[in-house]
Amino acid sequence: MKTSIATVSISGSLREKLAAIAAAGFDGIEIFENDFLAYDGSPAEVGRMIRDHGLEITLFQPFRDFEGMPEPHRSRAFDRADRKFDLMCELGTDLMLVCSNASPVSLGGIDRSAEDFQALGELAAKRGLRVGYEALAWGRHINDHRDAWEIVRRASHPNVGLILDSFHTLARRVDVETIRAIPGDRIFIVQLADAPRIDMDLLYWSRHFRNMPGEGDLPVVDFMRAVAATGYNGPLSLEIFNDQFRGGSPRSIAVDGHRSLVYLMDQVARAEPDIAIDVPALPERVTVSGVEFVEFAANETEAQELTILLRAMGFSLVGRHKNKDVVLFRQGAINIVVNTEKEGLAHSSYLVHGTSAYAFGLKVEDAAATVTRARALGAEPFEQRHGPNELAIPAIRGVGGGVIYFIDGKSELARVWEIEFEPAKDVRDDGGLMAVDHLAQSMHYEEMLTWLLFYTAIFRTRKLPMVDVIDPAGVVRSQVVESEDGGLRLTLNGAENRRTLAGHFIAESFGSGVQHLAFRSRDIFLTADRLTELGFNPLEISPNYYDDLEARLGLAADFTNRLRDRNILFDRDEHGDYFQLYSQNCGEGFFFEIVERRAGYRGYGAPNAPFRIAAQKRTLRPKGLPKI
Ligand SMILES: O=C(O)c1ccc(O)c(O)c1
Ligand SMILES: [Mg+2]
Repeated sequence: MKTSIATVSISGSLREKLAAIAAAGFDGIEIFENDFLAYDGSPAEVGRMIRDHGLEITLFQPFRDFEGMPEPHRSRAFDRADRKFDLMCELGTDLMLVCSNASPVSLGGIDRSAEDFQALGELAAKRGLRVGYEALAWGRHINDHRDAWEIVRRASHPNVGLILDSFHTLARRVDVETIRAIPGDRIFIVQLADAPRIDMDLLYWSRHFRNMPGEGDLPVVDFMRAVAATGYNGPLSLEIFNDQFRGGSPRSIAVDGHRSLVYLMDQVARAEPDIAIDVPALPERVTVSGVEFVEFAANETEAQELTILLRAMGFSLVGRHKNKDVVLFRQGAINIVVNTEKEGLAHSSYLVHGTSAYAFGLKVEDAAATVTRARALGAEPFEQRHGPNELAIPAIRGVGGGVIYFIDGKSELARVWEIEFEPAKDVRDDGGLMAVDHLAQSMHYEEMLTWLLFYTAIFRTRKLPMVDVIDPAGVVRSQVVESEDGGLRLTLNGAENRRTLAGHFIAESFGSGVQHLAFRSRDIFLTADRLTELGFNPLEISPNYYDDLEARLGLAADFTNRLRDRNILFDRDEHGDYFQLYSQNCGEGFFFEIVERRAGYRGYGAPNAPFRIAAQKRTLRPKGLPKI
């Protein structure tokens, strides 16, 4: 698989773009003419700089408004092409993209256009160059790859081929199966982009909202399966016009791009087992059966405050690490590790972010294979020195810099608690909490797609539609990533500004990460009552909320009273009921949530989020964990 990316897809100067693209592992770039024009070096220097980065120029583009022109426009178009061919020779690339004519002056006519391409092919052939024709979704006469292919076919010149771009085909909902009939060797390059499904003008949608395959809603896998069926084996080139990416981090956008191509082709290879596809073999997407543990990094004082809160939620201290300042709290299947070591990643994480849930462990079938897949998708492995009685737990770095560990039942890993921890004698309590229901991570809105792609590419998960959550200080966009059976449930919260609760957390804890942890209760009312006895101080919800709830869902007054008395929030979907109880904020906006799902409720209580956030903001304290 030969990977390529258009220079328009990422931000920075040409030099910065090249460095980021090369570091992410791409083989080539499409050079956008404007990137070259804005650079103050000669074409030969630019070509050399690109090759010095180990990259080839897969395409020079775009060449506009060429075919089907009346005179004198036609002659001028040929003169322009000739000049660009000179430039391409100096740059060192042999393929030019001609996009379908959008000019009101153009005449159309399939044979007229085919003749123009035949002549352009002749001109290109003299220099050993090739031209590819792409149908823009908003082309004046040609806006469908089937018509572009007909022109290429009639031009009947070996130096003239077709360029496919998933965006143009999918945006117009052209049947991708029509691609299967095109000979692969007549397709000169394939451009790939996804996009969120938004009903808007095609040109505006294309120029501002494209994103990496897998980040949007278009069936790019189906498009690529059809391309693979043609035998096409040339570069797969990302061409992503996106306002956010233009202002984003070149390095991280380039990494996302490479990851999106590996993931795309992995899906294509699995869906088309009979087609030989040149992709590296990697383990399948990983099924997560649950969250085995969550680990906090803290200093001693804050660890004590966290301990008080954990005990008030019914957790008991069950183990002390044999070699480290690390303790284990447990309740049901929930393991909470509190790490107060003075070295290692936990400590540096504490120094940077303060007390935080910097790591979590996921239960998978094969921990080593999980890391293999994640690495193939560009994730960074994480290894830390380990002493006697310590296991080398397979792990990777998450997007925000935290650690994701993997525990399987195949190996010693299943016995990690016995091997690494000494049992602790402690009163055993129980608040009726059974398991981790979900982890909520907060990040800047611009980073959301990076997190989304990371999780969906590595793990067998799906994304739910984005929900807007109204915070008194702005909108927070919330996106769920979950596995079919709920073994892994993540909510990603993208903050638009730092005055929202999520934005405050990111700003004050110096980075994105786990902002809240939700535990699943067997019976929320019993849990609430038991926790009150243990000294738990719930987040207080406005009485107005309960009046509305009763009216909105037609609830019985005594039921609403039971909710109100305990500060429990309630939601209902077509499957069942959902109950939520929140802790007060800890420090800079971290908090715990306790939920109960009844009769297969699928959601996350999104309708309640604005009221919960408003309550949290009323109590947001300047520093420290809550006093209970
Ligand atoms: O938006 C455009 O004009 C444009 C140009 C070249 C392309 O390859 C493309 O897909 C779009
Ligand atoms: Mg294109």
